[in-house]
Formats: sequence, structure tokens, C-alpha cells
Amino acid sequence: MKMSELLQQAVEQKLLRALDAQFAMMIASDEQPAVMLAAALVSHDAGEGHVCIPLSRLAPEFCFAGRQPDFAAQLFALVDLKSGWREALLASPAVSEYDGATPLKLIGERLYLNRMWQNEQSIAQFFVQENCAIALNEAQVTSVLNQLFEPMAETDWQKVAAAVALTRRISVISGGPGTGKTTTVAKLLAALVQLNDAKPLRIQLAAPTGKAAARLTESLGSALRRLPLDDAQKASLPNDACTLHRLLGAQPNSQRLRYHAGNPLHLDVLVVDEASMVDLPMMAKLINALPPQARVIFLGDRDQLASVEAGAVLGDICHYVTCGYSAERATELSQLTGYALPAGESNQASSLRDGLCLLQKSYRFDAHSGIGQLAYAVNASDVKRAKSVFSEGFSDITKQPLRETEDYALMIADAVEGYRPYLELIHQQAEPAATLEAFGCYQMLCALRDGPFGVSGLNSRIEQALIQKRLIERPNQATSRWYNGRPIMISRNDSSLGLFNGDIGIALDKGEGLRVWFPMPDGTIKSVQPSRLPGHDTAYAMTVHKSQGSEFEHAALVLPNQYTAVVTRELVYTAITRARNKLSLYVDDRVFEKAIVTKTERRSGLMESFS
Ligand SMILES: Nc1ncnc2c1ncn2[C@@H]1O[C@H](COP(=O)(O)OP(=O)(O)OP(=O)(O)O)[C@@H](O)[C@H]1O
Repeated sequence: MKMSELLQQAVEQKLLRALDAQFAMMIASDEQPAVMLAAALVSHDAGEGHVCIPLSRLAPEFCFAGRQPDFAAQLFALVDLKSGWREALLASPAVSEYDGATPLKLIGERLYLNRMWQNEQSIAQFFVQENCAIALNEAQVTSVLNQLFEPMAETDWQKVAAAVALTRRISVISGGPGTGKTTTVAKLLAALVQLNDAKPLRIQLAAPTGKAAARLTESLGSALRRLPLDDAQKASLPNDACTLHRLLGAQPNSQRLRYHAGNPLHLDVLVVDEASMVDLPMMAKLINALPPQARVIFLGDRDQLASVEAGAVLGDICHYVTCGYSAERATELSQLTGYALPAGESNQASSLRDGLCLLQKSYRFDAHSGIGQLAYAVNASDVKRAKSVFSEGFSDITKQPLRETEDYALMIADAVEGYRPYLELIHQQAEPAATLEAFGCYQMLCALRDGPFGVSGLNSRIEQALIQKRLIERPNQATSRWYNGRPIMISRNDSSLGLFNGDIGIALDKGEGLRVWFPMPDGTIKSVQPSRLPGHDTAYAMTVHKSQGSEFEHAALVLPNQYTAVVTRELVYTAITRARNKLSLYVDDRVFEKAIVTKTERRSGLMESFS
């Protein structure tokens, strides 16, 4: 059998996407089975979030994550490698090393799709070569920082982070929930405004999703209001954040962006929140659209799940955050903040390291918070500690088993109670704003899309239970999924409507028939006819991936009762940290424990490019 026929079979068995096989057949003929197979696998891996594939993983045991080993062996049996992968690949006109505009790039021992390599290169260059120091009057900076930050006995890392960002063109502040990222950026912006009194700065705020942008608008707004600034200074601070798509000028029905290298953004300072959600292609587009002198401050939590699309840019950058500052930088920051900062021993990637800061003290979760303790234990992959957190009687976390059918029924009954206050508001015909706020109080999160433990199964079971309890009405027509109160989540961007992947809306009849109401990042609410909506799903249950950038008073996490590879430490940590005041876990202990010792792997060459 030929390679092209086997790849078609792989598509039929859902081991590859049709796109992967088509790409491979475009790149190589059946006379070059090695190149064809490598092209299919690098494309497949890009779809799984990996930026490249190391040549060492071009082997049957790594193929299709170990599913179908016999089929993988059959594929590799067709590949006759006389002198190894490198030679076989470079013999093809479709593959080149550093120079050459070929569809595939072989860089060292890593094989890339060309556009992934280009993106990775521009990101590495941006963070390393363009990350220049910004010279400011040291006495002025010290005085402004001292005015904004109270003196502390131990090192105030928020003050250090502000000093880092004031004196570098590009900075990254990473920290878990409640560690003061927003508070720090508010003070940093206040400092920038005070230090640039002569010329008003053009400051913009952005986040990857509408929900995250709305949260940034609210939290930064309230942090800024608490700061001692005069009216003129306040006027130069931004009032709201937008999505990255909107910032870059995404156009309806087009891949083209209004802002790019030829038409850069009009701004002096950009703050990007929830940077862990920014994937490699989006980061490359953002960098491309920045004017040469603009400052950029990225905020995020390096321990959260990586972006849905390829790459783990924040994670790769923050790999260097624990290496410490270069000696020169440590001295500079010590002088600016008044705290003794020892230099790190590493010589690697110092221009990148000198723009990073990690905030570790949480002001939201204290020692009495089970959520905080559990998040800490999971992040440290500490199974023993995680187990003991459940036995210490914290009132904000519960864990229930998911073994029997009754366990599942109890979990659905809990979800009904979780959504009851919101559905009661619908019966009372409350305003859309209040209804949307009430919906944000409880959220069921899961790891999978399909099956009884995934979005589709949970949504339909919860809807059935809500109909039984008469909390919602069955849709009028058998073909319709719409009813008063149906919560939905957008799954495809539509810039003409201003709706983006992850936005949540609620169907309400306010006298004009059912319309779906959405909160906008600027605090307004807009409604859209259901028939005009882009792709969407019911939102009683959503994946943890989609919940990134959102927080809920009460979050409930459901893991499948059998372990699958997507259930990782980062997924569990992200889910736990979505909960503000209460967390319910519905998990099988073995699955939970395996998850927290399994780290998400994202293959890329970014970390190496920094060094
Ligand atoms: N240095 C501090 N001293 C006392 N309270 C603080 C300090 N820094 C932050 N806080 C408080 O802790 C809470 C969380 O702070 P903030 O919103 O800045 O954190 P964050 O890291 O941005 O959180 P999130 O991850 O939710 O976006 C806020 O109520 C804030 O007022």
C-alpha cells in the first residue's frame, strides 16, 4: 500500500485531520514517503497545539499518542531511511534549513511548518533584541515609586515589577490569581503618567477574550480610582479594554487586519492581560502591529493552561523568571526600589530575564482558603498535600466521587441548584444586566467536549433536569434549541457583530421575541437575533479552556471517570482558580491524582531561541 492511501485511512480513523493528509500530499509524492509522513505529522501536531516536531519523535511509538500502534508501525514501515530523517527531509525541495521559503523548515533537530517558524522567530527577536532599556531619571523614578508603594520590611515584588516595567520596553508580569497584577499595573500606569507629564501618553488595554477585557476594564478601573492622581492625569488613563482582535482591527469575513507593520497601532503603551491565552500566531500579529517605540506590558499566570491554538508563549518566556536578574539589572532594580535583589547565576537570555517579574503572594486567598491551598498543592503536583486539603474541613471546597450513576445524578442536581437563582431572575423578568451577572455566579466546567462528562452530555442532562424542575420551558418546536433563558457561548469570531469566541450571552424575550443579550467589554449590553449569531453552544457546561479569562463565584469541575491525556495539572489548576468563593469537584480520585502529576507538554523551539 502507498503512503497516500495509508494517510487517507488515518483520516477515516480520525487519527489525522483531512487537512493534514491533503497538506502532506501537496508537499510530497508517494516516491517520497518519509517527507509525506513527516509533513502529515507536523501538520497534525500543529493542530494539537505544538509549534514543531522534534525529529526524535518521528517514530511509531510517538505516532497518534500511542493509539493504534500496529497502524503506526505500518506507516513507518513504508519509510526507508538510509541515512536518517535529516537527509531524507533535506533532499526534498519542500524542506529547507534557515534560508529558503519552503513549506517545511528543518531547524536543528526540529521540523516546522514555515509559518510557525516565522512566528516563533519574530517572537524570539521581539522579546530578546527589541527589549531595550528605557533611560529615566533615577531619582524621579525612585520618588514616584516610593509615593505609590508603601514601604515594606520584606521585598515588595509588586514594586519591583513596576520598576522592571518602567525601565524596559517589553515586560512580563506573571502571578496567580489575586497576586496583585492589576494593582501593580494601575500603579505602573500612574507612575508612567507622572513621569511623562510633558506629553500625554496614548495608553491602550487589551485581552484575548471579551470576558477578560471586561474584567480588566472593571478591575483596573477600580484600582486606578484609588490612586492619588489629579484630573489631567486621570484623563490620560484609558477607561476600557478591548479584545486583541478588535485592537488589531479584525475585519468581517477577512483574515486581514487593519493594523500591521505597514500601518502600526497608534499607541505609546499597551497592557495585555491574560497573556497565557495568547497563541503563537496572535502574538506574532500583535508584535507586527506595534510601533517601534511602544512599551508593552504582558500580564498573566504562567501556570495556567496554554492557549487553545499552537504555542505556550507566556509559559516559554516565564521559564526564565526563576533564573534571577543579571548582575547589572539586580543593582539597578535594588537602587530603584530600595530592596536588595541578588543577581541570578545564569548567563542565559539576560535581556529577556531582565524584563520579567513573578508575583507570588496572593492577597485574595489566605491560609483559611481551601481554594488557595488546593491551587498551590496542584500547581506543585503535590498529591499528598492536595489530599490533605480535602480532609482539613475548608468550607469553600467540596469533592464528590463520580463512580456510580447516582453520583452523576447528584452532580446534575447540584448544577440545577447552582443555576436556580439565575433562572428565578428570568421568571421575574429581571433586566438583562442583572440576569447576566447572576449567570456568572455559578459555572460548571469540564475537560472534554463530547460524551457524558463533556460539554455536550452535561448540557443536555442539565437542560433535561431544568425542564423537569420547570425552571426552563421545552423549546416550542422540536427543531429549535431556543428558549427564554438559554445561556450560550460564542465559538466563532464575528467582528461585524463584535462577538468573539468565548463571549457569553443569554436568550431573553423582552417584548421583541427572543434575542440574545451580551455584555460588551465597555460595560454596555447588546442584543442580537438568534438567527444572526455565529457558531455557539449552550453554556451550562463549558470546557476549562473556554473558561480562561473568566471567574465565577462558584465553579464546579467535572473530570471524566477514566483518565485521558487532556486532563493535566494546568487544566485542573486553571479550573480551580476560576472559583472566587466556592469550588465543587466531581472527580474520581485516581483520575484527579493522575491529572495533577501530568504536565501539559507543548513542543516549541521558543525557549531555546531565547538563550
Ligand atoms: N499589596 C497589596 N496589599 C493589600 N492588598 C492588595 C495588594 N495587592 C493587591 N491587593 C488586593 O488583592 C486583590 C487582588 O488584587 P489584583 O486584582 O490586583 O490581583 P490580580 O493578580 O490582578 O488578580 P486576577 O488574577 O484575579 O486578575 C484586590 O482586592 C487588591 O486590592
